Amino acid sequence: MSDTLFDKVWDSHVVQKVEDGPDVLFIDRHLVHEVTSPVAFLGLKNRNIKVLYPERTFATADHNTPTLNQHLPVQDPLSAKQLQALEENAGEHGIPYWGLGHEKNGIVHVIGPENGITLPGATIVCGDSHTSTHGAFGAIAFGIGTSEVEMVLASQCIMQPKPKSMRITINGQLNPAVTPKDVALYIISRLSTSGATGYFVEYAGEVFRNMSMEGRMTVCNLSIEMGARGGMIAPDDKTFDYIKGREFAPKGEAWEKAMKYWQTLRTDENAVFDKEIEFQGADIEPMITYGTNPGMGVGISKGIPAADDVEGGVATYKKSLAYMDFNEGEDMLGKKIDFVFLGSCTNGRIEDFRAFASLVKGRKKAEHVTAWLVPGSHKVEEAIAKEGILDILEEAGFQLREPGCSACLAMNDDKIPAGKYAVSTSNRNFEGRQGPGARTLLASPLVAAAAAVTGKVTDPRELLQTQTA
Ligand SMILES: CC(C)[C@H](C(=O)O)[C@@H](O)C(=O)O
Ligand code: SF4
Repeated sequence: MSDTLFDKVWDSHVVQKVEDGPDVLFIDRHLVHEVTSPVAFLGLKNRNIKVLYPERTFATADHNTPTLNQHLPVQDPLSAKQLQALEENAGEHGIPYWGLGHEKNGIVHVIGPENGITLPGATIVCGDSHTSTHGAFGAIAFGIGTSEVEMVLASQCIMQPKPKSMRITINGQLNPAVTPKDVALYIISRLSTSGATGYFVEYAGEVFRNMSMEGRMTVCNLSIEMGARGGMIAPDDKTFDYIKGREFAPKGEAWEKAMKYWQTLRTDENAVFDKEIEFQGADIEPMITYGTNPGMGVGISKGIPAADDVEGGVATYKKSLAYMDFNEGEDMLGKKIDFVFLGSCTNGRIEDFRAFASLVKGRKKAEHVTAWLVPGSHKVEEAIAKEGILDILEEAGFQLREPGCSACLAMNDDKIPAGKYAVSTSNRNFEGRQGPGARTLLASPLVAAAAAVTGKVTDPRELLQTQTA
């Protein structure tokens, strides 16, 4: 019998099958943050239940933490309360807690892989939609709601109907200025934000095989933005090299045993998917969004499509452009921007900072641009300094902030002012996402860097061609 990678991992975690109902799945790893956990812990308290496997549970503070002066008490009373609740709950149940200032602190989807918590063939959940990120390692990882967080804390299991399967294959070569973010934004622009609803996606083909682990995380992270339950990529030597030696990864004999299993984690040749989609790597340009959902993206050299040329309602489309103060048919290139945000669980890893630095090196930040560069974790922050990237950034007039979700959802003070335009490496451009009235243009770290030094939407291919040595 031929199985998909997804089938193999899913089937090996089914504890019980409910006839015509959801499967009961065992969960290997549960990640917890301050926003979606307080009510779940309260539920346990009310029922006098302890966390079943605290050693499979990891807690971090990220969503509403400040990105300046983290050594000082958090000013916002609601944020301070949520952070305190998480610390107390973790303490009471014996869960590792990586709060503000802790060396392992960072965005939940950045610290999982970084510390060897995210492993191939594992089931991973978190009360957070971008849990799909961890699928980059060949794990089944998906976001859950707060009542499910409570269920997993109490039982280490979850009830889930098995999703349908989709494979997205991209072969060929990418232009050097086309990054994993562009690949993901391209797929979403082609499939729409609901194109993968009800499916779990496997990404296959040369383009993903050639991607670094960081790049694969970016792609899997964005799976959720086309409606998918999650996305995954078969583990290979790159995956194993990335994991080896990390703190929570298996060691010695356990490593050898795990490797034997992990090497079986790939889709069998004759396995059948419910849906197959194919694109060509050479067709993908650096991307940018012009509207208020991540599917409203175009190749950066293209204009804003006419309402009649897009699927979906004309009225919603026009409303979206009105929010952005853009018009049908306008070029994206040359549009003036005010803010740049480099960070988030989509593009807040070391490779993203390397890419940004490679373009701003020897150039200067445009004077009217405010740039918030926010590492995804303390480990990323450390690597930025150690690799000399910090010097490049500072030389070009940028300042580095402290880790957290920051302007990705603006739950802290990092809010883009109303009416301003931000080129952002995050994952959502919804109305008000980065602050009330803020206008978001989603893009890659290279496009963000090009905008940061020119002050307008600029094709990074142009600047890379004229790069000073
Ligand atoms: C706060 C949390 C529930 C939310 C999510 O689930 O995605 C957040 O991380 C986001 O990106 O919007
Ligand atoms: S960085 Fe953004 S998308 Fe990721 S978990 Fe935080 S708020 Fe959600």
